[in-house]
Amino acid sequence: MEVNFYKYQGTGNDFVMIDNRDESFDVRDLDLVRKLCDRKFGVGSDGLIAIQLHPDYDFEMVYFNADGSQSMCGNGARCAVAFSAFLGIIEDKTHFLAIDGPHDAMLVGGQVELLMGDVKGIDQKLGDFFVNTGSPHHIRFVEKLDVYPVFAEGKSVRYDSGYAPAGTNVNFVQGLADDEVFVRTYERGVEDETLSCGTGVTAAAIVYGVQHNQNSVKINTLGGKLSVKFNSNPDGSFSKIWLTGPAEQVFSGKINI
Ligand SMILES: N[C@@H](CCC[C@H](N)C(=O)O)C(=O)O
Repeated sequence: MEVNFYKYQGTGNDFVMIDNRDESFDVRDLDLVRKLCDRKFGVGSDGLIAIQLHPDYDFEMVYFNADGSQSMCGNGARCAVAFSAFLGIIEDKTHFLAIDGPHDAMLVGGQVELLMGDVKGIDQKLGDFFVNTGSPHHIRFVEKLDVYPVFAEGKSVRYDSGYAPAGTNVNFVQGLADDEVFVRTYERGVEDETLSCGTGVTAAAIVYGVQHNQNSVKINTLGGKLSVKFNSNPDGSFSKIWLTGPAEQVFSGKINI
């Protein structure tokens, strides 16, 4: 079969994007999703996003990890907003639906500002921290993150029995200043380190920001720079969480698969 696609990246987290307003792409065909994401036999990406029509929203983002599993994707959502603007579905503001609920977003000078879902709080887990930002994220603070064994340590925490059966994404965080961190992430569903993870850096920024009394944190990833700002609430929850960063179209094409 022939599939028309676009390829996007948000700080190096890369996605096959499908304009599925006509529902010609069967989102139940997980073998097809996996094949398209395969870096040797398909287009190659960390995930796949289908943009679909929804009666109550500008669009619905249907996200899959490269292995066909589903969760919320922050970088993918930023790319979905840029793609929807490219398709003419939205202008510079949008209200859309993702797997974790409704989101607002704005396109501002080449950056996409995305309102994340509220976060219930920060938990302690396996001697580190855990935050759910629409996807589950383990947060560990380390030194010398540039040479840290992210794949080996990430895989070990991801498959720890304390997170079974769903597993978790694992973020390693090094503080650079009171309001700046370097983050590397092992992603569940990709089963590898990715160059950036939007829900992961959001979780890292919240934990680090609370520790350093900041509500705005600059993020460095291997794939580029992001920023996160948030409100801390008296009950330990967090709201008005904005994730901001670039989202770019890389190429488009047709694949016979
Ligand atoms: N890359 C994403 C996170 C995608 C979901 C995650 N792998 C999971 O399964 O929990 C992001 O930018 O947030």
